[in-house]
Amino acid sequence: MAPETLNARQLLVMGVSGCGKSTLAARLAQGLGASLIEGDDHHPAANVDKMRRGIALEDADRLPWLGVLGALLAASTGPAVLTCSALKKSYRDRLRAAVPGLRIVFIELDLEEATRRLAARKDHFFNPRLVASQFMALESPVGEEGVFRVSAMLPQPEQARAVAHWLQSTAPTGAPLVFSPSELAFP
Ligand SMILES: Nc1ncnc2c1ncn2[C@@H]1O[C@H](COP(=O)(O)OP(=O)(O)OP(=O)(O)O)[C@@H](O)[C@H]1O
Ligand SMILES: O=C(O)[C@H](O)[C@@H](O)[C@H](O)[C@H](O)CO
Repeated sequence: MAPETLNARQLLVMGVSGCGKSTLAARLAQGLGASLIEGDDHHPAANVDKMRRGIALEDADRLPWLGVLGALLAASTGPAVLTCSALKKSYRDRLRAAVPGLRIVFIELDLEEATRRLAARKDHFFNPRLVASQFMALESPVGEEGVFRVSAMLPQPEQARAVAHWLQSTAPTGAPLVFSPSELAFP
């Protein structure tokens, strides 16, 4: 996709549970002067309850949630960063339908490190028993248009700088740059 057709205002940060979506998205939102939409905050209570009990979500659980997230992102008046697992291509396509040309940052993590991180995380509804199901559901977005992959193993400031560089280097020409990342904003 040519930079011109990429969305300059909204950004999705995706990946399996524990990859670091919330951490990186918060930093990006701060550095970009964007609002943060935390996907987990919009799961219906029934989804949270399932995940707490160690029952993996299915398409029927996720589709209404994706609808809400797409609508929120599309309605954002200024720049916005959304966190959402967006594990399958059909889920991402739903978000793209709401926000054409959506830019996507994919944080790539392997099962071993995900298992370690989730076991270490104590105050979260996501049941660590579900970690393998996340990888079973995951369809890598690498190769899809508007996608930037970043390793989950990079220190978080380096991740943010890499994303900022990607945003800058693919900024639409001639269009007002709503995301105006600068190295200074990502110390
Ligand atoms: N770049 C990083 N390097 C090492 N650890 C990290 C990094 N980013 C996040 N973490 C740690 O990994 C754990 C998961 O991070 P975080 O909650 O941001 O992931 P998440 O993808 O938002 O997870 P979930 O979707 O389950 O809420 C946290 O303990 C966090 O401190
Ligand atoms: O699609 C899913 O299975 C869910 O969105 C999960 O990924 C969790 O909500 C999230 O990661 C919180 O731990």
